[in-house]
Amino acid sequence: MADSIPEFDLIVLGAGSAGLGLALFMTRADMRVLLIDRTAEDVGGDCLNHGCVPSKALIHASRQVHQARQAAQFGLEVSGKADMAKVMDYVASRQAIIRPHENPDYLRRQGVTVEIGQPKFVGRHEVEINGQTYQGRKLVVATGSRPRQLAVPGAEQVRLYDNQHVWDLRELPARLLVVGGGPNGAELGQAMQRLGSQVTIVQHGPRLLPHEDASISRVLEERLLAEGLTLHLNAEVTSFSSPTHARIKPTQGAEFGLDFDIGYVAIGRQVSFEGLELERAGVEVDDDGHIRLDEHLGTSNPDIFVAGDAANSLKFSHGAELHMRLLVFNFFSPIKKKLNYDHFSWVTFTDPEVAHFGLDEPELQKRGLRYERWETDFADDDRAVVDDYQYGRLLLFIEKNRLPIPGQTRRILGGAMVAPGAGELVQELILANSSGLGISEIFNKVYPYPVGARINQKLIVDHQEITPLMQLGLDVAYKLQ
Ligand SMILES: Cc1cc2nc3c(=O)[nH]c(=O)nc-3n(C[C@H](O)[C@H](O)[C@H](O)COP(=O)(O)OP(=O)(O)OC[C@H]3O[C@@H](n4cnc5c(N)ncnc54)[C@H](O)[C@@H]3O)c2cc1C
Ligand SMILES: NC(=O)c1ccc[n+]([C@@H]2O[C@H](COP(=O)([O-])OP(=O)(O)OC[C@H]3O[C@@H](n4cnc5c(N)ncnc54)[C@H](O)[C@@H]3O)[C@@H](O)[C@H]2O)c1
Repeated sequence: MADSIPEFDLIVLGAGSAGLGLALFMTRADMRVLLIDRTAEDVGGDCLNHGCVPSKALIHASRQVHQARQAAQFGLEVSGKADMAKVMDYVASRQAIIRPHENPDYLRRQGVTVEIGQPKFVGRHEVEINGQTYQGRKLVVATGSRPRQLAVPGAEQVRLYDNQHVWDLRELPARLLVVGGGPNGAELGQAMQRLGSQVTIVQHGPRLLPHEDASISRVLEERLLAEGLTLHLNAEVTSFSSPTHARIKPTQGAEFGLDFDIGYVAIGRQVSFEGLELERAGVEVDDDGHIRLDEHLGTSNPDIFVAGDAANSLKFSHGAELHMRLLVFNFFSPIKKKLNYDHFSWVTFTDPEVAHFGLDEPELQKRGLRYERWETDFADDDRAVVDDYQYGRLLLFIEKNRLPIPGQTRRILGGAMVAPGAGELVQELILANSSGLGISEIFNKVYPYPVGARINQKLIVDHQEITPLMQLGLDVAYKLQ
């Protein structure tokens, strides 16, 4: 019977950012690939259906509304609230543009075998779906993650949304309670405030975006407060006493009540491998339900790997891309690359955007690396002056060499920026960081005036020291001419 089982070079479970990329690349490399997802509508994963794409389209719509209001200072008055149904139609229309390249029919036309249903492992290389068993030489679990639920008393009576269903809203809530102040809560909270809701964010920790340096988060917090959001930091929702009333407990101080209309839960993600029967494939899971992984994204079964959110490390669409590239390299190379986030970057698409790249300060300290912390606000940056974002902030961690030898490279080990368009402005810093270029490459550039990226050079120029020895050399050289 065994020879009647269809055989594939690769079986991928989950057709999100990680699974799609892997399946398409491996098919182009002439491998036989089987890609599995639960429903046809799920293909594209969270990024297309419930995450990056709809959230960024919502942010775009809210920015238009916000900018229209900002024009009041030039005498152009606009009033009223946004039409939520039209906003969500716009969101859906953006997804519809991408979906033709992320659906089963398209993938089949590219040569990928696609099966829709609930898969389970039935052996070390075998997966069963819809009553049929398939065998894979290698298999990848790319089943993503799902939103963590807010488990507090009374939650069942509240209109609580998360990123799975918030895109179904057709009416703007007058008062929105956002629980969680990570990238998801901050992005959506600001967008809804700009559309006309009164938004309150309740965040566990002492600041928004806890993965950022405190100086960077503070700028964002100030901007959100200026736009009228209410922030309760170091606080948590302890219960709901009615469908529109939450009890909130600050770490210090007395519990208080908050009235709202709907809630948005953005308290992180959890992975789940329910129904996959990983044990039948010899894939070990730890006590927290996470697959035990080695540094190559390999599991306890040498032919089964994990990619994307399912790996339970940094959860980004381009994190899934990093995993996919690593796996593809290792599938074909006798020398195996290890997973490495040293040059990883991300952007939170609030306004101002928050960009983050390379090693942050806790990591530099943990590794005992020698570095200097260079930072500046944008008060004296001409582009920030004319475009009204002098509140921006840039932070760089610069390698500190042991001996001050003139001309030696000082690498940019990491950094962050908060400013409008920060995600684009830091791209040259990310290139320098990821390709080992030094600050002199930024220093030596001549930037068109007044591009926003000149701030990168300004921070470096501000730290250029002329030592007494260099001064002496300059004096001699000048007099010799
Ligand atoms: C609101 C929000 C905004 C975001 N914005 C950004 C952003 O701007 N930039 C960014 O880089 N990242 C962003 N992310 C993160 C990004 O969406 C995820 O990191 C990315 O989608 C992970 O890709 P993945 O392939 O691992 O998982 P997913 O995209 O979730 O795909 C997993 C797939 O597996 C399928 N699946 C699950 N279980 C099974 C099963 N048992 N059998 C078969 N198939 C299964 C699912 O149906 C799904 O299609 C955002 C996330 C959220 C929540
Ligand atoms: N622009 C982007 O790239 C982008 C945007 C949105 C989401 N994402 C990704 O999606 C994933 C989910 O985002 P997220 O913001 O939900 O997750 P997160 O884990 O990054 O942040 C969740 C936040 O909620 C807080 N929190 C947890 N429990 C809480 C509680 N009970 N009450 C109040 N606060 C609580 C945490 O302190 C944390 O700051 C993340 O991995 C993120 O990287 C990325």
